[in-house]
Amino acid sequence: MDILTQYILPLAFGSQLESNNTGSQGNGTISAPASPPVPANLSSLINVLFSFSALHDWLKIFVIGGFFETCRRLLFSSYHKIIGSFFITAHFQEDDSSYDWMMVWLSKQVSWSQSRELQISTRTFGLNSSAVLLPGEEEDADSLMNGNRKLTYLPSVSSTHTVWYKRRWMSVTRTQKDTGYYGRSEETLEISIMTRHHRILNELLLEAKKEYMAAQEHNISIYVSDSSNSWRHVATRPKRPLRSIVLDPGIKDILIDDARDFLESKTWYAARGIPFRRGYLLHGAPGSGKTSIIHSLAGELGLDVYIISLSRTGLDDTSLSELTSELPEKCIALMEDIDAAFTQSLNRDTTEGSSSDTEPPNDSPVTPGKGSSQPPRSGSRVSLSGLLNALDGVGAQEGRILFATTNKYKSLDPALCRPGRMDIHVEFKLASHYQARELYRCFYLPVEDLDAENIEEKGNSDSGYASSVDTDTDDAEIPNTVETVKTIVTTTEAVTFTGRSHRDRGPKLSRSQVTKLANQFAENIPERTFSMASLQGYLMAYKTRPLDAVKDVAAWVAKERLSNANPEPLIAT
Ligand SMILES: Nc1ncnc2c1ncn2[C@@H]1O[C@H](COP(=O)(O)OP(=O)(O)OP(=O)(O)O)[C@@H](O)[C@H]1O
Repeated sequence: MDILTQYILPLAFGSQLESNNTGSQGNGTISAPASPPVPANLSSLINVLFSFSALHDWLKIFVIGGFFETCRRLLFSSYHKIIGSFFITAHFQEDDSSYDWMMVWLSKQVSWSQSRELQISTRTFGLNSSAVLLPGEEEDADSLMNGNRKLTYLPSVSSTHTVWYKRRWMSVTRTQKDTGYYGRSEETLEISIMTRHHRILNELLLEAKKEYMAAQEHNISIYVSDSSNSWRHVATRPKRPLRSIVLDPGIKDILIDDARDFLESKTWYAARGIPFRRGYLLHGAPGSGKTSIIHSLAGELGLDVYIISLSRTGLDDTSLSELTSELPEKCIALMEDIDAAFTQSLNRDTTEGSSSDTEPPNDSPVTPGKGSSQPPRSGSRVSLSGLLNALDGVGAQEGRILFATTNKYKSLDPALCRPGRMDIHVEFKLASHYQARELYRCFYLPVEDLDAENIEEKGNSDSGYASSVDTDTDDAEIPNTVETVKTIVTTTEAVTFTGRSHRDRGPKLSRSQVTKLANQFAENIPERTFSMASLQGYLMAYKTRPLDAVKDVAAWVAKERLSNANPEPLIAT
């Protein structure tokens, strides 16, 4: 109070008091201007504040304040510790698969439908459909509502929700924070279960994982590396049946048997000290099924696909090696167009070496590792030695299967192709008669198989047109002449066209009719001239017209040959 009256009040009102005093002296009196009181008061205030007795008071305030603050903190931390000792808390990061498992599990909990605050989302968390549909949505099978993206309930962000799990209280908190990277935000999920045993948490995790895997049974997951060099789930694709890929006899067997054998041989490799890795190099003509067979094998082996794009901006040797070391233990790592990373131009049709590169090294479809002495030209931030190290350096992941594809087999460095890096080399050639025939049979299923396929399709989403390739030889007479084709065409033309889907609208053909037409189609396709992709493109134009597909194929072949012989000049823009 003394300080207030003596120093602070004069400091605040000093000038006013001073002027009042001056005014009260009356008119006509000349007085010398009063000396300003503020500096005097201020300096005395500072003196008092820093005098010994004041410091003593300050000290007391600090000690007492500090004591209470420490008590408060101790109280809170022990409260949190005591409460925390009854809970187990698990954190899930958005870029980790376990986050997807938990989110799908959470979306399946019916308690959300009763919640008063929730997020409505069309996110699928790597599954092709939402885990839980909004009530009523599933009944709308034929309506416009039945789009690919279904609505589902999720716990809302930045608020805590409670769920009961096995009679245990559980709190769920979703938070979103800015990564500071191109405005991207990242989510974390925190689950606290009221239990003192990890058993409950483990049960929850396994349940979520199992449910997710069951929903994933008919799909494969595709991952790519993002700009921050971590693996990110980008797509889920339905498994493609292996039988829908038509290759020359034996090739599929070699690939699938070898890959299966590898996956089961971990101890064999460990006992011999051989790195547990396998590499396959698929090379040959564009559109011959290299990518498709990898997709199909991934489904067959139940592995996810991790795409390593060597020409991705920002990828260098260090980040490539980091990426490969972060691959999961069992997966397919896919490097498409492996030659492109080491050529100056990404254009596959550069004249240099293009003709010889697509030529096979020898006639065998499966050949030992062999490369040219032509050194790779650097046009990428990934160097050849960086790639070699990433493939089998000390940091390279064990258990992975590497698939690399190229259209320029001969331009690859021998070091890249050597066994240990690329153990099996498979050549994919242009379509043979056999492949053309089987492709036709894939397209036009005999009436006996259509019913089976319709049933299968209801439970399983097939990626392609094909679901069955019957390789059994048919005893029916095989037509050889154009005249015979005409007969088939005219005899089956009377068949009625019914149904809604293109398969239903097509004429109903018996197995022997399909075989005859397939043979005739194949005979009109010159051996090793067209890619399977181009044959598929041709047949796509005749989805419901198998007879016309055979009738018109000779004309199509002639036209294609002509346009291949006289390619249209590129118009510079
Ligand atoms: N052997 C095949 N059997 C069935 N379909 C095939 C076959 N080859 C190619 N196709 C079809 O052609 C299309 C392209 O095939 P894919 O991408 O697998 O060829 P690719 O050899 O990987 O071509 P690229 O070298 O240009 O990448 C796909 O839609 C696929 O269905």
